[in-house]
Amino acid sequence: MTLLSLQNMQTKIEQYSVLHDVSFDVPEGGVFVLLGRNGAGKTTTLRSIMGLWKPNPGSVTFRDQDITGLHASDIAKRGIAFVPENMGIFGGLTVAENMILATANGKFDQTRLERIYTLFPALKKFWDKQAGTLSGGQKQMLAVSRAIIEPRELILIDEPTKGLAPAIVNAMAEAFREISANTTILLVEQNFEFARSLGRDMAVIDDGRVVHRGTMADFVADKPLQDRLLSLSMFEEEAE
Ligand SMILES: Nc1ncnc2c1ncn2[C@@H]1O[C@H](COP(=O)(O)OP(=O)(O)OP(=O)(O)O)[C@@H](O)[C@H]1O
Repeated sequence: MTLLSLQNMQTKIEQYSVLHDVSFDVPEGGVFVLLGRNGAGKTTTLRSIMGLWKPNPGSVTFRDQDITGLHASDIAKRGIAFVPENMGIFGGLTVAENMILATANGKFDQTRLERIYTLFPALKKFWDKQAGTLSGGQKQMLAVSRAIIEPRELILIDEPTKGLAPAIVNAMAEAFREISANTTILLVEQNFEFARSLGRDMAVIDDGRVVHRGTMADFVADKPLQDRLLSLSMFEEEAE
């Protein structure tokens, strides 16, 4: 069943046309991956879904209801959370305070909190520590935890592994697998290894247009297609 549907979304930022034609369907359950080169329009797509940019024309449909152009807080109330690339946490507040601010009424659902402690034990350990003093990986864990402290149906996550050490990336993959058993994740990633280990369905965006849609398994099997759309082998050569 389709959870989120984007139809011919076009988004301008000031006078610049950034998205020219973005259409794809995110099925309910699991991880849907949105790939693309730097500047392709991935973040703009997430922000357009979340009501932070207004697509025009084009539509965003969530559970068969048109949510195009609604205010971000109304979209959040419908069960969509956004973890931006800069994580959106408050560095001067403690982990606990950051979490409290992410609740709907200032109270924790104890069962959800226990689940978060199990997913990310570091957060329990550093509960009273200032969020700004956490490591990059711990900050990302806090950002994801803030998104799931209330019941959600869909979480939009923008490049969560950027700058993280491989061991933390593995822990993050494990946590995302767990979370996606109950909550659909729309993941924007540049780390192809991470993305392919999680994604079931995927799309590629290039210059503000969706240029490929399909299953991750088919995409992984098609090296020339990956090369053409993401220039992956170029990165591999650079890394050698
Ligand atoms: N606030 C803004 N004002 C003007 N142009 C912007 C703004 N934000 C993004 N853009 C432009 O829109 C295009 C798409 O940006 P976007 O951040 O969506 O790409 P992205 O695929 O997420 O890239 P990255 O992987 O580098 O984060 C880029 O050319 C970018 O320069």
